Amino acid sequence: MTIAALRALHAVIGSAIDEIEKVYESQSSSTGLPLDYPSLDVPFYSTRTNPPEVEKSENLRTDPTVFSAANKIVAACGQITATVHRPFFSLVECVDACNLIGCMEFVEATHIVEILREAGPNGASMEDIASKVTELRRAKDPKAAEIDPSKISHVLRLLATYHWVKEVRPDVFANNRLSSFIDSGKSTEQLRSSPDTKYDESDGVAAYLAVAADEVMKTQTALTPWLLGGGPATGYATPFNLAFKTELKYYEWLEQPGNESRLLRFGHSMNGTRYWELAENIIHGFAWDELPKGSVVADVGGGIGSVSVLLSEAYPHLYFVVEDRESVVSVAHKSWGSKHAELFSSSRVSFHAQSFLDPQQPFTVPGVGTVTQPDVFLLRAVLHNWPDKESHDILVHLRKAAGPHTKLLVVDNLLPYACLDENNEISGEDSEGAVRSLVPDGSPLLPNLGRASANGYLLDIKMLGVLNAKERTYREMDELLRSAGWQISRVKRAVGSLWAYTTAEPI
Ligand SMILES: C[S@@+](CC[C@H](N)C(=O)[O-])C[C@H]1O[C@@H](n2cnc3c(N)ncnc32)[C@H](O)[C@@H]1O
Repeated sequence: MTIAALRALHAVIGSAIDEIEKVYESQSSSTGLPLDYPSLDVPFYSTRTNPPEVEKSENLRTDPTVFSAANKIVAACGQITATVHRPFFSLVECVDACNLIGCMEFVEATHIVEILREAGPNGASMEDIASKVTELRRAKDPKAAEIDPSKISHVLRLLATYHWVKEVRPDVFANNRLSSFIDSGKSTEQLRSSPDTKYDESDGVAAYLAVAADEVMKTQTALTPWLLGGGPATGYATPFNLAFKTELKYYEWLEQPGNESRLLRFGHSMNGTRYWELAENIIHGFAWDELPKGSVVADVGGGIGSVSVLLSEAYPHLYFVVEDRESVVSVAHKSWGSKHAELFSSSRVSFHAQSFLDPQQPFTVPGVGTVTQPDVFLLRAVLHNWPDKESHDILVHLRKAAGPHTKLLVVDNLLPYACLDENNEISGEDSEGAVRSLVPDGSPLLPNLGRASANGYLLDIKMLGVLNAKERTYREMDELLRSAGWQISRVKRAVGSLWAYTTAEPI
């Protein structure tokens, strides 16, 4: 009954739009601001000061009701498209996506978004874009070749077809909402005078695009040969190693001479990944307020402490010790400048060099003393970087250092199956771990919300390609934790994404 299914999907879209409209209407009347859902045609530059109604309309997109409704629309449209689009056209869109990636890479590398921002809503002609691109490129390399304006136009037209930019008149292009998202915020004057600092102080989205179009795309050309060759049996630990013919781990390779700009770019791209998940979700992802005053949280692989700083501001009764590699913790405090000085001077956030691949060593927190058994081990976006064996080793080290009351909080995606999971054993009291489905019974949507959840599954295969690692299903996470002496007691899922807060306790 395909027509009935199409109508059911269409109804999902209609009622999701109703839900979004209600939130915007009620917020309009309570704030007195004229709020509307942000338009695809209108750029939103986060680096600018925007009128209050624009900021509020933007922020409302992450309101849980709006976010969930938007996901239903994306899932339903993806499913309708898969149903009605000619299979060959769907195939072409999928397997010819490299053309799209190539065009996105070109637009980022030539700073066309920044050029179009300065051109304003009327846009810029292909000739004007081409001459500005040449001008910017020649500031760095006087011999840089000119680019044929009509080629630029063809590149932008494909992107306009995918709503990534707008063709306002034939061969004249302007930014829209999506292209403005990859704006670095730099003026073309800054890009001309200091071309290597494009990503500095940006939100990292442009850098994320560039890494994906370079290292990640090249890595995935080796995915199939690597898998067919038996994975590590090929003599290469990862598809990345096979593609780049190196034995170095990705992070080590980035540190090699010749890769300086890639290393810098990668660091910025990690900032961009905060759009995967709302970092603030972690504030409610665990019962932090139930921990006794003076409890110590070890933020394992915590980088420069972004999450610890966030949590310590929300929970002043806790101490956070950020553990990472020597090279990271030695610059961590400095990288905050004068920000959060009180947190560091009071030792509510401190740093400790510790490899998570080695046994955990006790550490000293001024005002608390020597800590051998922290109250919480926090592992955010760490296990998804490691294959099962190393993940097991990391968890065993933490288990050995755990006291009977120590809790482990793992923050990673938990991937649902793409079908109903009838075998959804619940391990904790209010576990949202192995969900039967992300959609209500009777919904025509794919149980994992299909296209709306694609992000998590794409990240999973990216982890496979670059690191032979993965995002895990609930069962995979459960099995991994048990193998290291931990038992899941609670899972809380983030609204609108597949990120989850998995609490475990020593078995
Ligand atoms: C994806 S980042 C996550 C950072 C942080 N937890 C967050 O959520 O923002 C992974 C972190 O693992 C750290 N790391 C990698 N190898 C490590 C090791 N052997 N010991 C400790 N930390 C390590 C990296 O330096 C990096 O900070």
